[in-house]
Amino acid sequence: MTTQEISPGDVLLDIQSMELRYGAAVAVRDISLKVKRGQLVAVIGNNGAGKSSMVKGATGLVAPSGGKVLFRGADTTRMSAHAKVGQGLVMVPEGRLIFPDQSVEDNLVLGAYVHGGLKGGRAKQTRDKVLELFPRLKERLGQQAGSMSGGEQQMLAIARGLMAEPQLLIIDELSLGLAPKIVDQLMGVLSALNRAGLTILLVEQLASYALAIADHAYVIANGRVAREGPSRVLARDPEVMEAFLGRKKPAA
Ligand SMILES: Nc1ncnc2c1ncn2[C@@H]1O[C@H](COP(=O)(O)OP(=O)(O)OP(=O)(O)O)[C@@H](O)[C@H]1O
Repeated sequence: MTTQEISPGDVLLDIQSMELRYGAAVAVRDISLKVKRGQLVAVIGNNGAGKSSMVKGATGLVAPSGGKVLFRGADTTRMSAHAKVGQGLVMVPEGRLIFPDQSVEDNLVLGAYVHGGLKGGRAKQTRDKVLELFPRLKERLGQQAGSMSGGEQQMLAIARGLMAEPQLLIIDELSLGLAPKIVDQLMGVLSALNRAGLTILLVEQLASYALAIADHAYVIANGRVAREGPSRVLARDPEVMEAFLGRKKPAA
């Protein structure tokens, strides 16, 4: 599913001093962040901290007003979102944005559009691998996507992202509107995908879930990086815990 042309440890995504504005409003003030091949990196932070805006700047949906976005070593700051998908930078957006009136199968085909849909044998192979990961979707290929549960729709959004054969999969707010049990299941899927070699950037408000599966994490506040480090360390940082995990002291 992922191509192996880059050696382990290479930096896939390198955001350098990003600034992003909506008119006069500054959403991202100064964010620098790296994701190395093979990592699962979490970005946590409260509502309005600038996480989604950073992702939009990284994926080309909104042009940053300052700084650089390097992907696989090349400056992609001004590259379109579509071109970036072709390079392997794929996003599962906040709110999933699946096509509710289309079938599960059609939603998957749309994920492969960047490689010419399912016409090629390679895309069919990718589809089979993706459906192995999500047997629930395999059983529902003909079902209207909008009639599935929230958890199933999130599975479909991830599966559709995988159809584009990402080098890096960015997932914005996986947990949005989902019950804790479903969030747990989906986090398990992401962890398994990462162990199988997929590089993931997980942007998540539910910090404890994200820190539990990530190698490395960034805490965003007011459009800046407030903290950065190994997830294990951040999960025990009293300030991070108090601000995001609702606890006053590190767990014993
Ligand atoms: N299209 C927009 N136009 C103007 N301001 C925006 C726009 N989108 C976001 N903002 C503002 O930018 C700031 C950062 O928002 P952003 O959505 O990036 O934060 P976030 O950390 O992802 O929060 P959430 O988890 O609630 O989405 C907020 O103050 C928000 O109101």
